[in-house]
Amino acid sequence: MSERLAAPSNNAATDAAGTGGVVFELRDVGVKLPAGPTGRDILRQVDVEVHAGEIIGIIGPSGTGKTTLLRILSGLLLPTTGTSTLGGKPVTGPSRDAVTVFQDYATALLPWRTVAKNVALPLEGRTSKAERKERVHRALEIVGLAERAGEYPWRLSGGMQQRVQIARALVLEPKVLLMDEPFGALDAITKGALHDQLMDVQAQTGQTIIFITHDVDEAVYLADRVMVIHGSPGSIVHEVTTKLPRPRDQIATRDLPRFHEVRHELAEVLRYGRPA
Ligand SMILES: Nc1ncnc2c1ncn2[C@@H]1O[C@H](COP(=O)(O)OP(=O)(O)OP(=O)(O)O)[C@@H](O)[C@H]1O
Repeated sequence: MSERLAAPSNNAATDAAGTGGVVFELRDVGVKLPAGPTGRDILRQVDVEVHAGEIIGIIGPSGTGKTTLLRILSGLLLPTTGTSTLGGKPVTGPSRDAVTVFQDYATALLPWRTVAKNVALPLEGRTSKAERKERVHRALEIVGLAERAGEYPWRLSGGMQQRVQIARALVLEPKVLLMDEPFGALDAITKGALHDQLMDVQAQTGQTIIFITHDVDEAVYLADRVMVIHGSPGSIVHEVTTKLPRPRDQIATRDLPRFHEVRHELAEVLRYGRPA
């Protein structure tokens, strides 16, 4: 079963992020790049509503504007038209409430700093040393790397390095984790392990997670809702609520008829730009 986007909420101004209310609300967002009269329309009429604690997957063909949408959500880019709010407040720039994890963990981590010092980086100058130590330890525990705190990132596997990057985002205790193809560079087994770890993190922290992927199976396995961006300019042409039970299981969940149904529906939309 599929459904269109939820109707606009009229209580976004009072629903704070993290209370089960609306976290992100994009209304009629359009983006032209580069900014100015020579710009090209990249996104058009994008309406998105994300609720606290949801895991949202974004998929779509290459160049349709997925990263651009994530940049709008992170506040790194402002919409040309329309509005974007986080926790009911207009997004005017990057915020510690919505932190991005990138695909390229190797260049995201500083090789001359230990794992703990990499994770501590966003807190430097902002907290006492004692608080920093405590928060870094907690973030590393959540991703299962507390015992590797004193090592250098280049001595860890790719999957572990990506977990360090996730810990560095978690240390800020953001309301939303934005992830741009976070597992794209990893092998299938490491990817599967990280999927489950990410869902454990989400179950522990209640965080809202919005991720981009090119992998339909990954989107269905992880997400509560999957949005498809298509076209040029890109817009959200379809949305599916996965309705798969949690906790998910790499074998049992992927064997469910519902998993296959959702995957089929998304594959059709990716091919035709709409359900066949
Ligand atoms: N700063 C910019 N100036 C001009 N055009 C840009 C800029 N950033 C992105 N674009 C264009 O916007 C379009 C969408 O790019 P975006 O990276 O958002 O797509 P995507 O769906 O994430 O692609 P992919 O799946 O290949 O990563 C592309 O055509 C790209 O060339």
